Amino acid sequence: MFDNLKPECRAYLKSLLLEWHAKMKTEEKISTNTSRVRIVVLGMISVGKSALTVRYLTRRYIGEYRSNTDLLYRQTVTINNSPVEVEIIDVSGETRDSSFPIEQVQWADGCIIVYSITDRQSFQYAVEALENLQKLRSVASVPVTLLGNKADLEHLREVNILRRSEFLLKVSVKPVFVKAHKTDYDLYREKVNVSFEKKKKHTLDK
Ligand SMILES: Nc1nc2c(ncn2[C@@H]2O[C@H](COP(=O)(O)OP(=O)(O)OP(=O)(O)O)[C@@H](O)[C@H]2O)c(=O)[nH]1
Repeated sequence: MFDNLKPECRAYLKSLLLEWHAKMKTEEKISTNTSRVRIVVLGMISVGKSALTVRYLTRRYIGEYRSNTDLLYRQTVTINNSPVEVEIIDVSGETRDSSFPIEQVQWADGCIIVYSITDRQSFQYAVEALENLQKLRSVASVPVTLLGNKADLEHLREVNILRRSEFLLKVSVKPVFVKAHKTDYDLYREKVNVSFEKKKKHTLDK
């Protein structure tokens, strides 16, 4: 069809076609792979995983969420002016002896580990979760946040930040403190956004 064109015109049209093709491929990658982000929330029973997640998704605080099964939340949110489907799996913490949720961690683009500052065991659980995560995937490769929830209950504090575990220092993970029952969802949102950006960059780099 381009046979009658001069060679320089043909070359120009070809370069336009190649450019268009590359652009389409990039857009296809963005639409199929990067408009979704998956977050796994880990932590012992009753530390406030559901309260924080529901607070982030609905801006509301809902007190009772006892559940002994994993909960999957799916919602479209706006990140950098674009709609992004956020999937959050809130892994049932049950007891300290629960096995580590390998599948859920491998599925996720970001990980939020929650403990309660009023429960020493929950902190230990969180550190162990981080250690297990490190064995499975490097903490540097998956965005991880450690949230010390129930910071409003300072008078009941059992976890002393000054005695932070050696392991946390080694992997440079510092707990940040939140109060799910106040309006603390900024850190949660920040983590979801960072996980999305990292996933997007990783997909485009491939
Ligand atoms: N004071 C206070 N209570 C909180 C806070 N966050 C959660 N709670 C309470 O802690 C309890 C447990 O909260 P959930 O959100 O159900 O905890 P969870 O980790 O999802 O628990 P499971 O789903 O059973 O593993 C509830 O009674 C919440 O109201 C907080 O920041 N401050």
